[in-house]
Amino acid sequence: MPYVCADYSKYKFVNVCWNSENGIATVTLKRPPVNSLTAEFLRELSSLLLDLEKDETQGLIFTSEFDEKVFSAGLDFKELYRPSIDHAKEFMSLLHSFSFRLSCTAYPTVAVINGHAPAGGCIIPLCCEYRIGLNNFNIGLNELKFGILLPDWLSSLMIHTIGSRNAEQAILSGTLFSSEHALRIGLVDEIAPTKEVALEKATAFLNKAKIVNRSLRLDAKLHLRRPILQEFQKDIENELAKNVSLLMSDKVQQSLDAHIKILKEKRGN
Ligand SMILES: CCCCC/C=C\C/C=C\CC/C=C/CC(=O)SCCNC(=O)CCNC(=O)[C@H](O)C(C)(C)COP(=O)(O)OP(=O)(O)OC[C@H]1O[C@@H](n2cnc3c(N)ncnc32)[C@H](O)[C@@H]1OP(=O)(O)O
Repeated sequence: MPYVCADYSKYKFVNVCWNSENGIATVTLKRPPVNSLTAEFLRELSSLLLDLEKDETQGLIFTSEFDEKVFSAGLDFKELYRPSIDHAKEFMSLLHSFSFRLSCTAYPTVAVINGHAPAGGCIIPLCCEYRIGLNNFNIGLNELKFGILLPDWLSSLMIHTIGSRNAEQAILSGTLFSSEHALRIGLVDEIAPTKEVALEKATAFLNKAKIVNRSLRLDAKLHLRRPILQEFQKDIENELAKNVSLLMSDKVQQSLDAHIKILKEKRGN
């Protein structure tokens, strides 16, 4: 059985619960108020994946502390509004490297999506091998509605998950899907009535993975995911520069400004 070496209590934005009997780590995202992705959060998540790898984790479950509300609200609007060029570069690089790392972990991965997962909030679930949703949430890549062209690796993850035809329709229409609709198109693999049931289902998926030889399984995973991994590795410098200039563009910055105002008005502040 794996021996836990890392000090998981050092992490600020996640709670890691290690099951020493089965080697499964349940990682609860807890960056208030809505688990939006900042550079600091991404740095922490990347470092966590390395710790889990070193500890020979047998399986990883992601879920959110903000149960029945939000899994992740995507990229952090506030941090990405008028960032310095250095920060924009660092952010895009961290988003890319974390997503790549999560897409090719040696251990199997599941997302228990217990709340909304719009736009960048859908990235963690898409990088995972299996997705279990709860009812009454929205999930999808609606970036085109913000004037954001998806990086190729992200489109590729969506194609891998729901097939080219569904991905084309979903991305071009910028749809956020209800849980039931997400199940129909394969964006989630199962729906569970409660988080507890979802966690049981996630454990059952991870236990099935154990039957297979670990290194053989990793070879097969990397082979099956090759088209995605190639997109991640293709012309990285150019891809990151493209995303940075998109983020810094007037159009995207104006869109961020508008969304921040909408959220403020919603809260009446
Ligand atoms: C963003 C520019 C990217 C440029 C890209 C360039 C290249 C491409 C690279 C990557 C591709 C991937 C791109 C992804 C883009 C994104 O992810 S943009 C973010 C999209 N997310 C959303 O539109 C979600 C917006 N939020 C909501 O709909 C709701 O908040 C919610 C999540 C459904 C929760 O609703 P609820 O009623 O519970 O809470 P509130 O709305 O009252 O919010 C509470 C609190 O949280 C703050 N907040 C919400 N979302 C964000 C966010 N994304 N970033 C930062 N902060 C957020 C909100 O302002 C409230 O704050 P408070 O008033 O201070 O309490």
